[in-house]
Amino acid sequence: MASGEFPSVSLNDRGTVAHWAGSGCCNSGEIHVILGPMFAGKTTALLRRIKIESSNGRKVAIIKSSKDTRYAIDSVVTHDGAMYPCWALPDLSSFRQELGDDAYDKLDVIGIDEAQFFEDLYDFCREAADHDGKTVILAGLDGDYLRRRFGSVLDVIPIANTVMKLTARCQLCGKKASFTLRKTPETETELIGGSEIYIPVCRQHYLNGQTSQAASSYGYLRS
Ligand SMILES: Nc1ncnc2c1ncn2[C@@H]1O[C@H](COP(=O)(O)OP(=O)(O)O)[C@@H](O)[C@H]1O
Ligand SMILES: Cc1cn([C@H]2C[C@H](O)[C@@H](COP(=O)(O)O)O2)c(=O)[nH]c1=O
Repeated sequence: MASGEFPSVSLNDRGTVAHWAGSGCCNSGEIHVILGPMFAGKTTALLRRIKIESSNGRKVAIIKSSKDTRYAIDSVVTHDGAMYPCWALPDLSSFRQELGDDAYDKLDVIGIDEAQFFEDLYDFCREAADHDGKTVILAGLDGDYLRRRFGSVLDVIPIANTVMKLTARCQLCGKKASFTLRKTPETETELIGGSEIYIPVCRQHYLNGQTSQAASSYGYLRS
């Protein structure tokens, strides 16, 4: 199986193998989760999968959080400039209404980028896959800059068909990077930005970075 493809079989609720090839067999939906730190290629992977689904004749739509205004308002944009038109919404529950019932019913595949910003992620994914038979592919940060769970991305894992955690390159040594380090002193969880605020790092450089940040803020408080 080529990377970026999903397995073509899954177990049905009797434990036997049910084949699917994107044909909507048994109206069974699916959920696929793409995780990782910033700059790991999550949006790139999401776009690749959406384009494959679209070229297979399936009707697709992508949603991103309207909080993410970094590169474009109505497009999903990767850090290296690839773009795809999308619905920029404050929450997922407004998607069906914005799109209209008819268009929603005809949709086969829903992509969600910046999934960590949607509070209603779990309910939306479960309803779309279990009830409406949609294939949902979501990309998001599993952890924030302090490596705490981010939003409800991790809550979706028990209802997902597949989960993939990508890595970036550590900006400080070139090894695989699984974490995101914030370079600036802000402490709010949600802080929209790119390489001016964040770098991808390996475990060692994450720990070094946290230590040096703590030391500098201690120095700042004392001065
Ligand atoms: N430190 C970095 N700063 C800016 N761009 C980067 C950095 N590291 C990797 N990239 C670029 O970002 C691309 C991945 O972008 P994207 O798919 O938007 O990642 P993600 O959605 O995981 O943040 C990589 O293919 C690479 O070209
Ligand atoms: C680590 C971290 C990130 N964010 C923000 C910064 C960006 O706007 C997005 C992540 O975008 P990407 O497509 O994964 O590069 O999330 C945040 O708000 N808080 C954090 O701790």
